[in-house]
Amino acid sequence: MKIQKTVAMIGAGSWGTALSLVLGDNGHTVRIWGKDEKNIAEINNLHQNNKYLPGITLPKEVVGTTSLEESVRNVDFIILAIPTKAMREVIPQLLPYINEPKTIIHVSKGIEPETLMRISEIIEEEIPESKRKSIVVLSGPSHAEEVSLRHPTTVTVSSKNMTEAELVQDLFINHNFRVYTNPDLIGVEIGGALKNIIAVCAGIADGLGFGDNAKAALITRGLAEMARLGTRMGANPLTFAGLTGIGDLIVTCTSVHSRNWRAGNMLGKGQVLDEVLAQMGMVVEGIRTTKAAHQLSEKYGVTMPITNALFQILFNDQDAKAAVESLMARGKTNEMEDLINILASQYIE
Ligand SMILES: NC(=O)c1ccc[n+]([C@@H]2O[C@H](COP(=O)([O-])OP(=O)(O)OC[C@H]3O[C@@H](n4cnc5c(N)ncnc54)[C@H](O)[C@@H]3O)[C@@H](O)[C@H]2O)c1
Ligand SMILES: O=P(O)(O)OC[C@H](O)CO
Repeated sequence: MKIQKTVAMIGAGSWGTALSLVLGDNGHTVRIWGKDEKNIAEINNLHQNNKYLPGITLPKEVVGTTSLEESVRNVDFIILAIPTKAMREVIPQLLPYINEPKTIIHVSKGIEPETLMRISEIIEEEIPESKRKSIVVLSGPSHAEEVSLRHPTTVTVSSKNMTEAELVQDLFINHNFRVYTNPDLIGVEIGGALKNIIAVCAGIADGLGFGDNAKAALITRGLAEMARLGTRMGANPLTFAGLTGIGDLIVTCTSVHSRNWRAGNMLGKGQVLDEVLAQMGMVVEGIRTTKAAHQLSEKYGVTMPITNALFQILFNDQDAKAAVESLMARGKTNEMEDLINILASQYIE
């Protein structure tokens, strides 16, 4: 029997809603905040969020509000389930209502292109120490659409404070939603963010009509460049073999649920970026993260050919087919040497 908690879920999009369902199933009270009054009224009157998760009925424990003050009043945990881009806009609006140190959980997957910060670093900057106990990230292979159907799902939580991470593990874990812990905060956040880039590429490859060989190449060599950058930033290379590395790459590169894959697929079929983003209506984190990762690869002197190819397609109007041709025409590489170099890289903990 779980001890019942009260949780503020900041963000009533797909992921905030699906995670609210998990917490509601566990008997916790969730006050889910969103700006859209119609959307919130629907959650309260029909127990549904049809814009983001059509046909799903939410537990009665999930209550919607458009008031940030009401959402965070006397809660045990505050969860940020908004796009990376919205963090610096929403957090300052929350601050006046955080009256004592809280555990802040974030479930987003991105890197800020302007500062090259991970999300926990943005939160550290935006929330004064007096208002936070710890920052915990929840990440891993998990599409909202399947979580809300209560299909088996596994995720990982990480934090600088692993006692707090274990509390978050207890908060979420149930027989459909298995939560692991991993102390490698950098690796968990970097894996979750960078896999979005590779998923956009996988969508482009499918849009161009390529097959499973190309997908397998993108997943495997994409993982190598994620690990190459991640380890240079201080991550443990083993994290990339786990749920927030290869696990999340598999789910995002192979699923029609993926917003990143879908955006890439439209690009591969010839649509232009602005048109694709307008059509999506949901966050595609891989686009801004490509900008960030491209800069990080230069900052750390790490070779990231797939990320670079996507950067050229997205921001320098390179033709997608020509980008694939240049990737395939690169100089020869010894795969084993590359993998050994990743393992021997800058892991410092
Ligand atoms: N959808 C998933 O399956 C899933 C799974 C794991 C992680 N994530 C991550 O969770 C984060 C949120 O993704 P999502 O899929 O829920 O996105 P979404 O587009 O479905 O919903 C985003 C929500 O944030 C709100 N929002 C956006 N900008 C805002 C702003 N400036 N101020 C206030 N509210 C704002 C939107 O109104 C919407 O309610 C992303 O970082 C994503 O990578 C998503
Ligand atoms: O739908 P996507 O591409 O944003 O991916 C969602 C999750 O990150 C999958 O784990």
